[in-house]
Amino acid sequence: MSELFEPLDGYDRRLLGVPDGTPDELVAFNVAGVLTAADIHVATTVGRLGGESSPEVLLAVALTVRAVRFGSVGLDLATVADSLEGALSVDQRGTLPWPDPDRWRSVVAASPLLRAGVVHLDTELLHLDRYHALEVQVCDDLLVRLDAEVPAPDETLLQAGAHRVFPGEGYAEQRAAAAAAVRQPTTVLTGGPGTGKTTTVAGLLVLLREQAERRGEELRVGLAAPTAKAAARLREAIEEAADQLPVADRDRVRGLEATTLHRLLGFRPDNATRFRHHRGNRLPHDVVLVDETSMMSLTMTARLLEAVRPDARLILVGDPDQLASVEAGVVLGDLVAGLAEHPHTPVVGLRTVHRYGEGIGALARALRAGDADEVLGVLRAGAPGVTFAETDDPVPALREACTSAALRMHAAAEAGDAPGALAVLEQHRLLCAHRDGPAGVRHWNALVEQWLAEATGHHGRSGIGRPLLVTANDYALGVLNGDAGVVVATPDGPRAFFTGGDAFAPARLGDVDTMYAMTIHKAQGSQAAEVSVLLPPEDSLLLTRELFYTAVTRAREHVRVVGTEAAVRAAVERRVQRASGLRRRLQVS
Ligand SMILES: Nc1ncnc2c1ncn2[C@@H]1O[C@H](COP(=O)(O)OP(=O)(O)OP(=O)(O)O)[C@@H](O)[C@H]1O
Repeated sequence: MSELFEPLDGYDRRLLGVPDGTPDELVAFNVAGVLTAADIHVATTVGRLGGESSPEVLLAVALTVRAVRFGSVGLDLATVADSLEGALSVDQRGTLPWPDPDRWRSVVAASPLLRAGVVHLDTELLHLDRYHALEVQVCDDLLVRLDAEVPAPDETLLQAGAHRVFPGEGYAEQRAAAAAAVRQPTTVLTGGPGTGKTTTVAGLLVLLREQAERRGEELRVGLAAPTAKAAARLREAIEEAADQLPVADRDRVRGLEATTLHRLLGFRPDNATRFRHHRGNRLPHDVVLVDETSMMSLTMTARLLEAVRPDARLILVGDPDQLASVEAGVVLGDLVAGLAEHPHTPVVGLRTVHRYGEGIGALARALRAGDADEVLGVLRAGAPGVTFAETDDPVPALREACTSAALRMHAAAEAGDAPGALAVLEQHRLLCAHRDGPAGVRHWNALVEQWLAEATGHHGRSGIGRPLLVTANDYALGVLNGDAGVVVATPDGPRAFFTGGDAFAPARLGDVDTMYAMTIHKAQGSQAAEVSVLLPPEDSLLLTRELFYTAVTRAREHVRVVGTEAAVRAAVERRVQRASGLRRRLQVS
């Protein structure tokens, strides 16, 4: 998503829908591609209903509506001009009629819209009522949970269990984290990739189940993640982690199902943001554990917190340095920063990396620290697991890796070897920041298709060997947004095979893309052995530290970064800017 829109032509609906009589100030922001007609429409309607006609206030409301579209929960009147001017083209800079920040704040503070509760001005941000209410609710529910009493564990049993499940010095960090989570009602378990979060979760579930057994109770466990793909991965990862546990403990975690947050909370076809479980009809589980919570929006967090029983344990797991949710909020980051100093802080961090060779781990660390020189140093050092193709011409750097993976997939698919073709999907992945343009997924999918055609001599479009990415849930077929598959030759004709064994005639699949390349956003929550990251030019506004970090950490064994020094520096230095009041609200409460 780019910060601004460029009107397609004079008939673009983002321009034409601006209501008659709109103040010139707002029209100027519309023509510059900052405010869409829809943003302005909401602001002028709210103004008309609430008795407000000041252009400055209407501008603030329209920019707040816009901010939510870009993932912020509210609008910072003091900084919005600076941050948006940076997104404008050079000839547009300095031409927009920004109000003076101090005057703006006082005009907004005196607005009848505030008195009417349509908007709120606190924690330095202007909030629409809906997001203000969500933020206050999340803060209140969390703070109540932090002070809640849970049955004290049997400490002797806990100590013995923790040393059995997490033996020796090598597991000390995880042992302490799991023991803390058994003692407290709410835990936020954070750590980068390979820091042993899943191992900790599996061991923690063993400890909780053992405690429940001692009390003669059943333990109902609900496992969830924000996306179907992440939920499937959580289930698999816990099964794998179970294999490492002492034999007698394995059955305590085996066979657990994981689901999406939407399904856990009880999806309602009549309402996209309300669920069957809520404050008046709580979830039945004694333990609710949510993975990949960096992707959890403010709205889902509010719905989750109101649905979990006050006496149930809530465990939120994630990596706060990754990209945040597609929808508004930066909840995990806010929880970590906002609750770090709380006397009953639920935040437990894992820092030791257990999986990676030094290369990827060092790169991830340098990125987290935001040290561009260090990032470049690691990239150029040629450490095992890291390759840097320092170039502004990515084709030679990527052609070999992409073509060889595509050829292997094609050969397996032609031979009818579905598991072999699917395995190639897990071996190499090309990640792009953009969908469109020369550094975008569409362009690179087409390029790889062309290279494959040149290499095989098959210019026909049989589709055999085409990797697929499902882009929308199809509950009838049982394929979910983010599922990956390959078209394989079978005696009955081409069939699209997915991990898990499902196979369909390709024509039955509705929303699918080719997946030689995929966006970094789509790749969040999945990994491959080797990942090639194509950095866009340094002036791309999508290029941020969070995006780069998320891309690099998708690699299990080898990451290849393709781009210029300027692009690497821009990526490290540009942060995702999301205004949110939750962090501050938690700090001052
Ligand atoms: N204390 C430890 N000592 C040695 N190896 C460990 C330890 N903890 C975990 N591992 C191993 O390190 C690898 C990564 O662990 P795990 O999958 O639990 O990490 P993770 O944080 O969940 O990773 P990701 O988020 O990337 O899935 C696994 O192979 C696991 O068996």
